[in-house]
Amino acid sequence: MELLILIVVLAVVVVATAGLAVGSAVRRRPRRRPGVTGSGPDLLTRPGADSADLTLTGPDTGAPTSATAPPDSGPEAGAGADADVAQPAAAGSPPSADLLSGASGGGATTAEPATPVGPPQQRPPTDVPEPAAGRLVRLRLRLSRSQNALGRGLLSLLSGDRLDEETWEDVEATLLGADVGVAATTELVAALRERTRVLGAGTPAQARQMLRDELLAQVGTSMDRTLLTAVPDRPAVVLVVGVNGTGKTTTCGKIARLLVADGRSVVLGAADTFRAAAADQLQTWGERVGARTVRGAEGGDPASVAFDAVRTGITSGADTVLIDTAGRLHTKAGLMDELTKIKRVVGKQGPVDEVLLVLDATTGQNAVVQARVFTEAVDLTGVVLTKLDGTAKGGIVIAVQRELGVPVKLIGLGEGPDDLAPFEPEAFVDALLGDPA
Ligand SMILES: Nc1nc2c(ncn2[C@@H]2O[C@H](COP(=O)(O)OP(=O)(O)OP(=O)(O)O)[C@@H](O)[C@H]2O)c(=O)[nH]1
Repeated sequence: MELLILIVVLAVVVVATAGLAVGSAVRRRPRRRPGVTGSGPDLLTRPGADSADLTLTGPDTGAPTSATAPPDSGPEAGAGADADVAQPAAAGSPPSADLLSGASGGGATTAEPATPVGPPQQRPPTDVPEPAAGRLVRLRLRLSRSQNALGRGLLSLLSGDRLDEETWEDVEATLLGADVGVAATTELVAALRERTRVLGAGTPAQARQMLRDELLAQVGTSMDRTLLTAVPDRPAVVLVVGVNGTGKTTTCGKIARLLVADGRSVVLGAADTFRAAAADQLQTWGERVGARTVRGAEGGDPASVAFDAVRTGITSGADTVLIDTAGRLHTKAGLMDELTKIKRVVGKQGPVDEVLLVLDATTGQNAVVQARVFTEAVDLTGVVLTKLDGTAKGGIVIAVQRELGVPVKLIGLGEGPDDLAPFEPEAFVDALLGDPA
């Protein structure tokens, strides 16, 4: 019995000793966090680690916030049936500057986003437009660089010793070559001949002044070139038309950018349902500047999208609705019918305040032909002449205005987002003439 008790005591002692040894071995082993291998510094939590910045601004981190508008029934042809409203990821209201009216004052100030959507870390960056003053100086310089060959050519002819028939023919050819058009060229040459009949062109400074006066008379200083983008109690509606590739979508984006920069809220209507890429392009502009985009299915009814864009503008209390239209259809008649219908359907909710025809200045007299066709379909209120940076033939401004009887309101001077300027007759003519010698 005593022997049995001794064996039990010994067994207990052996088991207890073994347990202590195992416990101390376990405590000495380093603890490993699940999923973490190695023992370097923790990059996810290190203060100032790059990963935090990437979360805020990286292109892949913020899911685009888009909402589908509730289906509705429009006035005709299923209007409003299938348009989507893509919310801007962030509506920035950066600088306040009267860019569209051509005022050259104002500077950029960065302000809080007007309608932030989603938590801050999901917000992609909203562009801040270039301040008005610097922008206009830069654009006037660009205009001058592309255009002053015309003025220099004319000045060298008029400043010559003799103003004979050959010189006048050269003046005429120079004006025609700059796309001024036959009627305006005839008038200009007649006016210049009359002024130089007795005394000649005078000094180079006098010749320059004479040419400036006559060109300015042709360009016109009395037309109202303001863009109607704000009206009381409802959004102003701007319809943008023109053939494909002239720069309609880009112009819509540039205008939206200027308006948002001026603190206004903008809705974009992607009524170019002919090409899905056109709607994508417009939506990208919208997201960049902080404007909603209303779009429909590819091949859907453009009038329906335009109708929904205006309604979205009304219900959201927007200041301006900009509607981009298709420039290419199977037939010219089809395109014109479509524009007429868009205008009619949109008109059921209120007037269309601006119908802007976008013309590509590099197409020369072709732009005049296009202008003629579009005036037959819709009453135009203004022209946007794009790509003036790409041609020395600025005389097209004069030809187009004569043809349409509506003013050039804006000019495009590049593909950049800030390359849109108000059309200023004096600055334009000065650009044609270049700096005084
Ligand atoms: N150099 C220059 N390029 C411009 C200007 N405006 C637009 N563009 C370019 O012209 C091309 C066509 O512009 P879009 O805005 O797509 O033309 P669109 O009229 O909407 O064309 P569709 O959608 O096919 O009807 C693009 O590459 C623009 O960047 C401008 O003022 N100067």
